[in-house]
Amino acid sequence: MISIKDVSHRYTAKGREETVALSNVNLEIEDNEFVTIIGPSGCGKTTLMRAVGGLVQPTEGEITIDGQRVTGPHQQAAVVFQNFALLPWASILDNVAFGLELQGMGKADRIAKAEQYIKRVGLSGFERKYPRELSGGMQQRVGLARALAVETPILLMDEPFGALDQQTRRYMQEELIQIWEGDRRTVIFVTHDMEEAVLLGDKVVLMSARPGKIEEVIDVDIARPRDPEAVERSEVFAEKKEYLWRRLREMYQVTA
Ligand SMILES: Nc1ncnc2c1ncn2[C@@H]1O[C@H](COP(=O)(O)OP(=O)(O)OP(=O)(O)O)[C@@H](O)[C@H]1O
Repeated sequence: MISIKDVSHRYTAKGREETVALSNVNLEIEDNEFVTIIGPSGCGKTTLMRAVGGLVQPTEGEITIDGQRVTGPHQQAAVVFQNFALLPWASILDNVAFGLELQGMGKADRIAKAEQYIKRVGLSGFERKYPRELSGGMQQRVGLARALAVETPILLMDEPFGALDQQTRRYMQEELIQIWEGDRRTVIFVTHDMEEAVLLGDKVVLMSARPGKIEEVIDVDIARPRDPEAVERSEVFAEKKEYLWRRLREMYQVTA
């Protein structure tokens, strides 16, 4: 379980006013839960996710994973970035195997594991290609395979589909649901998209800006396995989306 207790974070840069990115955030995330985070730009979504990964040290409060306090980068989480963050000079196979090499895995094992995850994201046959030879959607599948391959219990996804066109994004959402339902991990998924938040999440965490805090945690009581098309036609999906939109609109009216 991930436990976020009274976490606040202030960024201080010389000669600049300090920014309160997070204020008194409390949240518990169960093992294998899929949590989406949504909120206005600058409300601290990325900061919260980075804090769980140990990449940001909160100025107050604490985060624990299975009771262990997070004090720096750790092996419990892998990250999928919006801009894919692939190594341009390395093949798809090497990109996916890279994290395994850092873990100290031997060559034959890491090639086998990388091939297994490349297959899982539907990219078999592209192992020897380079990132520039792939479309954006395919590059992000590589990013996903790389994060899955290290087999961490937690996946941190920071607007992973934000740079993709609408159809590709939709396709990737379907694939992610399928992959995750077959191979559950704890997922924290940051998004700007209300439909994406509801379609994917077991819970939607709604944050507000200035200072960044949690407004509400909304349970998405839609059964799994989820068939995205059926979900989108359902009443509960429409209700949750409408509710989120109303809450976000209220926030924009306050901050605009
Ligand atoms: N390294 C930093 N130094 C100073 N301020 C920062 C830094 N990183 C983020 N901030 C500020 O902290 C606040 C929260 O940023 P954060 O990126 O966590 O928000 P976000 O909700 O992910 O934003 P977005 O939706 O635009 O990606 C913002 O006001 C941002 O400008």
